[in-house]
Order: sequence, then C-alpha cells, then structure tokens
Amino acid sequence: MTELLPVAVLGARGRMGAEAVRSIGAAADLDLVAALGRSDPLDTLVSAGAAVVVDLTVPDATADNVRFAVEHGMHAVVGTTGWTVERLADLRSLLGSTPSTGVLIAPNFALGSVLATAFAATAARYFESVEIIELHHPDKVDAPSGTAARTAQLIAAERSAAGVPDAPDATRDQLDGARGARVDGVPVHSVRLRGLTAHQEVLLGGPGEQLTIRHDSFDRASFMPGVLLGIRSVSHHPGLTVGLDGYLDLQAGPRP
Ligand SMILES: NC(=O)C1=CN([C@@H]2O[C@H](COP(=O)(O)OP(=O)(O)OC[C@H]3O[C@@H](n4cnc5c(N)ncnc54)[C@H](OP(=O)(O)O)[C@@H]3O)[C@@H](O)[C@H]2O)C=CC1
Ligand SMILES: O=C(O)C1=N[C@H](C(=O)O)C[C@H](O)C1
Repeated sequence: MTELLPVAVLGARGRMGAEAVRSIGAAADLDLVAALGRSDPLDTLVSAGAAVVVDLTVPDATADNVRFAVEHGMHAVVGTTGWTVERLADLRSLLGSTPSTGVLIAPNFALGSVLATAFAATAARYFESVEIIELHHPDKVDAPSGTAARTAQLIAAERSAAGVPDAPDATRDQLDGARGARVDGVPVHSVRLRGLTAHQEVLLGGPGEQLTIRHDSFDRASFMPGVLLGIRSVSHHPGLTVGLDGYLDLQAGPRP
C-alpha cells in the first residue's frame, strides 16, 4: 500500500483554510494530520508528524509559521500574502541551511490567475501603458492583493529587460491615491466590494488599442487544484519557489 502524505493546515478555520481542509480530506493520497487555528501551538505540527504544512493565515503570522516549519524539517506551501522582498530574502537564507526542504510561496493558486499573470507580463513588453485593477471581497485585510503585487513586479521586470520606457502620465494635480499605489512603478488600484471573491484586470494600452487581461475567481474552489499540486510537488522542489508557475510548464509546444 502507498503511504499517505501527512499534511497540516494553519488557518484551518478561515475562508481558504476550511476549503483546503475539505480538499485535503477528500484526496486519497493525503492524510490531514492537523488543522490549526490561531490559538493552537505550532508544536502540534511536530507531534502530528506533518511532512507538509499549508499556511493560509495572515500576513503578520505567516513568516514565523514558515520559519517554524522549515526549522523542524517540514516543507511549506504558502498562500498567505505579505511576503515582502525582505521576508523572502530571510527565508532564502534560512533555507540555505536546510537544502532539501522546499517552500512554495504562491500569491495565487488558481491556474487561470497564474496564466493571466504570465500573459500580462509578456504583453507588457509591447504596450506603452499598463495598469492593474484588483477587486476583492471587503473582508480582505491587505491591499494591494498579493497577486497584484506579484503581477506588477513581473510586469516591471519584463519591461525593464525589454527596455520599455516608463508609461507616460501627465498627472500633476491629484488627490492622494487617485492614481493608485505604485508597485515597482506599475499603478495598482484596489477595489473592495461585497459580493466579490477575487478578480484582477491588467489594462494594457497602445496607440489606438487596448488589451485587457482579466481573471475571475468566483469561488475558492478555484484555488484547490493549485493547493493540492503544491502539496504533492513541494518536496520535489527544494529551496524557495515563488509562484505556482514554478511548478508548471507554461512554455508553448511546437508550432503546427
Ligand atoms: N494564494 C492564494 O491563492 C490565496 C491566498 N489567499 C490569502 O490567504 C490568506 C488567508 O485568507 P482567508 O482565508 O480569506 O482569510 P481568513 O481571515 O478567512 O482566515 C485567516 C485565518 O488565519 C488565522 N489567523 C489569524 N491570525 C493569526 C495568527 N496571528 N496566527 C495564526 N493564524 C492566524 C485565523 O484563525 P482563527 O480562525 O483561529 O481566528 C483565520 O482562520 C490571506 O493572506 C489571503 O490573501 C486567499 C485566497 C487565495
Ligand atoms: O484574500 C483573498 O481572498 C485572496 N488573496 C490572494 C491575494 O491577495 O492575491 C489571492 C486571491 O486574490 C484571493
């Protein structure tokens, strides 16, 4: 009989955590050994024998949770936002001392979102202007979304590598925030609206044309295939991987 993979969820009673608990419980190859809330001690991860820890908590807690997992020889699959450049650098250095441990930080587990971000980054080389609008439910504690921040970083990197000049913007007079927040120079606008789940539009403008790349998660079920892929794959990817695309082959096949 094949051994089941022991998995623990942090933030297990949250919106994402509860969905992940259901999906892991329904997976024949996974064994949910712990489902922790904020007041449960992290030592439970050790006594439960977790091999993979899934973190779906809050930006203030996630870095300490992942540190604990790595220091105790567990792989981590992280959907929580709040991973600044500094936090990622600290994690990379921690992982340097445990070379066989894998950590996936996935700003978005939905396949469509991962693809939309990749398409947007490619398209951004060819358009004069680019702006991001992210739209979420009003119970979200962070803005801009982790997905929007990651999309902006990838767009900025592509534009810089391709030598695209800064997008023109004649605004001289504005109310604070009217032009959004800047992430690596890319304007990001955050909408919080009851009824929404998780949505993003990347607007790309050139002379006489616009390309809009939009992704909608209508339900948190959209994130679950990515969560399961992360859990099953993380031990095969030692070190830090940022973005589920690191576990996917997004290259197009041969042309007909
Ligand atoms: N990567 C992706 O695809 C996705 C990522 N997310 C991200 O996942 C995170 C969780 O989102 P969501 O489920 O909507 O949020 P919720 O607020 O519904 O859940 C957060 C959970 O975190 C727990 N928590 C709160 N504070 C702490 C703490 N100090 N230490 C440990 N646990 C804590 C809470 O536990 P308790 O119940 O005990 O209070 C709660 O259950 C967010 O960062 C969100 O942006 C969300 C959707 C998709
Ligand atoms: O809080 C959410 O809901 C989501 N958070 C992630 C983010 O900030 O990008 C992923 C998704 O957008 C849903």
